[in-house]
Amino acid sequence: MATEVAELVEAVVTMALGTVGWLLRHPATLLVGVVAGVWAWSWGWVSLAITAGCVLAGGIVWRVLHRASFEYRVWRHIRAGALRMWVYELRWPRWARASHLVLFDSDFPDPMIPPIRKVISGRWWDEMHVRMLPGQRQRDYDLAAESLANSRKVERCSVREVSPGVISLGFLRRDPLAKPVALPEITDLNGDDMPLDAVTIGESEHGAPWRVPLLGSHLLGAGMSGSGKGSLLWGIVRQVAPAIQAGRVRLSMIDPKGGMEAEPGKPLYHRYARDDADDILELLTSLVESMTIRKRDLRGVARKLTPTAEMPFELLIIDELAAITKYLGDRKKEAEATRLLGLLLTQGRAPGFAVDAFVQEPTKDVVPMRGLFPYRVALRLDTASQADMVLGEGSWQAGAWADRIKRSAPGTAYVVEDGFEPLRVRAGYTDDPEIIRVARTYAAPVNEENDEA
Ligand SMILES: Nc1ncnc2c1ncn2[C@@H]1O[C@H](COP(=O)(O)OP(=O)(O)OP(=O)(O)O)[C@@H](O)[C@H]1O
Repeated sequence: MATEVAELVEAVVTMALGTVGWLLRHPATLLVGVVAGVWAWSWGWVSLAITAGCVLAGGIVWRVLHRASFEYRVWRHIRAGALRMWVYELRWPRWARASHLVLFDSDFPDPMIPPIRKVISGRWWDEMHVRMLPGQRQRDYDLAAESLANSRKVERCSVREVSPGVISLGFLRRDPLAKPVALPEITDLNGDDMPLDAVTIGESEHGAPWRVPLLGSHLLGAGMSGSGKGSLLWGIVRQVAPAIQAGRVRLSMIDPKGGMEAEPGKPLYHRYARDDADDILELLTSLVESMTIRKRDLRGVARKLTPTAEMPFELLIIDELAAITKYLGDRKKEAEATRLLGLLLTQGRAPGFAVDAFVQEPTKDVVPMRGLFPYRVALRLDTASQADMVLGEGSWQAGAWADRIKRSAPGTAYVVEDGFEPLRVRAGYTDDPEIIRVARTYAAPVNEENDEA
């Protein structure tokens, strides 16, 4: 009898402590409960029901009149609280166990589950912050990302260390990139004034603009046929078009597919080569010679170029890098083209020479100079290892699932920026009529040296 009473007391105390703990972890719920209780006690249940009804009606009117401010000020907090209570706290122990994030220690009777610190809910993503357990590393969570996404039944789970020992697990609830994204506006700044450090060519999976670096960088875009490399290429060209017209950017284009891709933009080019190996070599040689002269002119004057019409930013775009490094048809010419490209990549950034190149197959024999491109974009690829080849070792594991990009979502890609976790992005699509319009509107100043242009 005494044992039964003791067990009953223990169960009641455990439940009471559990309830108090839960209420302390949910201060907003506690506050609402206390206020409602005091209100009902002081003025009665009818008064409480009428007031609650008025608050609800006010909320509905607010949402109808100004959805964005209602979402920002009210709804996301309610959603975060509800998701925390009914989804994350209930299911996290099971997900953590299934993803091998639970620790078993013989000193403790229960397994240790990484505790939830907070839940934030945005328009597209939920973020759950958890404290890592002793001995855990971010890598453990990177490895678990795929299975956590499956457990939460979402397409993406991102992993980020937000402060020492605290991991943010991002779950993509709604995908802003599911439909083609709008083509960004061309800047209305004058071509003489527009910044050239970076250009916006699409959107990120967080609904923010996707900006790619330009001046002072080189870009490598890799993707299978039909993955949307053209939308990156034209997205960049279209955004710098006003500066091309002003002569502050000189665009050199190599389209080894015989002009299939690049021909409609011809009025924009200062130098242009199609599939002829000698033309390609001549273009690369001319660029390297200009770079040598530019370096001499800038020596002792400036360490970095500020582009002007007199000293423009030279942008070289190569539509298919493999055609130059591997399929030029002559070993000697391929070696020479690769050497010239290497010079531009290693020495071009400070004097204002950038190379933006696109390739279908990112293997080392096709792109021996992969590491010389500071900004790399992985569009739809064949295998997980190709995503690592483009973005760096471990990128696939960290969430750059380029081999899973759907065929039906061309222009979607992964990038790794400033050492952060991989970011999914999608470029806007520039169709042929828009390319022709841009080429007519922003034609480059006439280039007498170039008979092709
Ligand atoms: N960003 C985008 N948004 C929506 N649709 C796109 C986008 N990019 C490309 N597409 C569609 O996908 C098709 C193929 O794209 P694109 O020609 O750019 O691929 P690619 O990678 O350059 O292929 P290839 O290497 O064969 O030239 C386009 O004709 C267009 O219909």
